[in-house]
Amino acid sequence: MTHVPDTAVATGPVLTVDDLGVQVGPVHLVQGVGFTIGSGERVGLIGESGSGKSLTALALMGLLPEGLRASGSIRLRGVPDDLLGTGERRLAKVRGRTVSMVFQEPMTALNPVMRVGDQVAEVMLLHGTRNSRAEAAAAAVDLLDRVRLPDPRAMARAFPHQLSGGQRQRVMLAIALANDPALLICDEPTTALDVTVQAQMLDLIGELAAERNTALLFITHDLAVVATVCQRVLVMYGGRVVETGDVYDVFTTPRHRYTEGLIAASDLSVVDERGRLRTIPGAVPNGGEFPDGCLFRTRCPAATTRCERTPEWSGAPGHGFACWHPVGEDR
Ligand SMILES: Nc1ncnc2c1ncn2[C@@H]1O[C@H](COP(=O)(O)OP(=O)(O)OP(=O)(O)O)[C@@H](O)[C@H]1O
Repeated sequence: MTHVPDTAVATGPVLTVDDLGVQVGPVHLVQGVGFTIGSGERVGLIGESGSGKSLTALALMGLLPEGLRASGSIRLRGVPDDLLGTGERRLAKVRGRTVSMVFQEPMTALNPVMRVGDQVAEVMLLHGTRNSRAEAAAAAVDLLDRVRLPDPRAMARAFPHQLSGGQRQRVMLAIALANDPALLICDEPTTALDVTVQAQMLDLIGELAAERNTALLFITHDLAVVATVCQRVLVMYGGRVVETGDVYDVFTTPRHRYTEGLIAASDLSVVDERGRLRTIPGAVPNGGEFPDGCLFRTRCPAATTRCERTPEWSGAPGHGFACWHPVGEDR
């Protein structure tokens, strides 16, 4: 299986990813990933740590670390060339304009010695969406207001270290939305924040995306976040998409044994006989140390010898999975 079929979206996809792979030397860290995101659609990408979520996002942004190589195809609506194979100069024109990203730790992405307002204004000037410095500065204050920062004029003059973690993350969101991108990628944008700030930030992302019809790819290992923000979900394990579908369908009737395990592990009401939270047995292997066939088989309660072969993609067009012994089917 190299391509994951997906639901076509009437307006035509904003993002079309086909057979995406990421390799370090001979080791496949991401493999055969394919999906589309429609205009204004909000898609969650979930999986345990090490399942390949961040590498997928970085490949989409053309920001893979040195030594890692991407293959396959990544197409954005309105961009004539495949992003894979596009040179850095042209990619820089797409990044921050058609697609932008909010990372987990804003302090590393913000310039510590530049005023916040100037950083927001700069991305607009860089991409020519505002004509003058004065226009960009006014638009920056406006954006800081839209991400609900208090006293946006004063905020614009502040340096990042003068802001709280939650405020810095709002600034990152303002920068990401400055040029009204068609697609916003969020990689664990609220993980470092405390719970109440986290909830406000999620509401804000959802609201602003809906207001501007911005498509969202939302990466998290928190299933509750996906249920709040997203309409559709992709489940990754071992660098592959193992299940995809409507959030409600996947969370209420998961078919892949891995998804079933993730859901059980995230349900705080489920404890085992010793009163411990249930977790998926075993740990995610390191890249290159997965078994042949179904990558999950060494941790799967339903595995048989059949699982030594790579599972074919099956299910309905809107809800697909790659499992030989799906939940609800007798072995
Ligand atoms: N620069 C790199 N060189 C080699 N291996 C890497 C590199 N970056 C990531 N990996 C490996 O690739 C796999 C996928 O990593 P990735 O960061 O995409 O996972 P993730 O699902 O985003 O996890 P997390 O939730 O912890 O961010 C892991 O096995 C990781 O160790």
